[in-house]
Amino acid sequence: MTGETRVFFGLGSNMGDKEGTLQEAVRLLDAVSGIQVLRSSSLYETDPVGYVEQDVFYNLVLEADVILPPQALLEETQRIEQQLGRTRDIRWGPRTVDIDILLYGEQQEDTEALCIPHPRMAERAFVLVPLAELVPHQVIPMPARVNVLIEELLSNLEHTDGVRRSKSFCWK
Ligand SMILES: Nc1ncnc2c1ncn2[C@@H]1O[C@H](COP(=O)(O)OP(=O)(O)OP(=O)(O)O)[C@@H](O)[C@H]1O
Ligand SMILES: Nc1nc2c(c(=O)[nH]1)N=C(CO)CN2
Repeated sequence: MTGETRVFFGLGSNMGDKEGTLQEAVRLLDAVSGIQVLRSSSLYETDPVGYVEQDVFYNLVLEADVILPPQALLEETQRIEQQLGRTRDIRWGPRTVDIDILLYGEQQEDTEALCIPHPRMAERAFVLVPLAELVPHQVIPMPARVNVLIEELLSNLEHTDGVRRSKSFCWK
């Protein structure tokens, strides 16, 4: 692809066949014209954050090259969430699959429909641990703050023990 932007996605699942659904989600993302998945982090088993009365999650982070603009990319990720049976019932509640756009190159977006970098990623160990596995030395453009390294954000977290590496993640 030419004119591509390096994008990082955060994926999570805590209903049904979690690993199988994540594999399908990655395959569907890679099948979109304009998205080329390059690498995946390991698969992590993670304790639920926010709404805690729910099953443990599987989380991972993907690195991809993308030629779609951010809004069109969000439409694709939401279409895949729908296709895999995602419903929106409880905020931060159980889901077959969640696909967040964490980083889109160095670009920042700040609308309700799309906020990049993802507004809650800096406080989420289930995002930072797998992201740091891929690109610990990458800088994140943070609104109203100096740019910061992913490994620094991770070292600022009080706890990461709710995020446990399960195994390598094979999706091809
Ligand atoms: N970077 C982003 N990636 C994905 N969705 C985003 C992003 N920024 C804003 N949104 C918006 O957030 C809305 C809610 O998304 P969703 O239902 O997946 O939230 P959630 O997964 O429950 O919570 P959280 O946003 O804290 O992860 C989406 O409809 C989307 O328009
Ligand atoms: N462990 C974990 N907890 C969560 C997750 C998630 O992916 N993993 N997603 C949420 C909403 O996006 C809320 N809480």
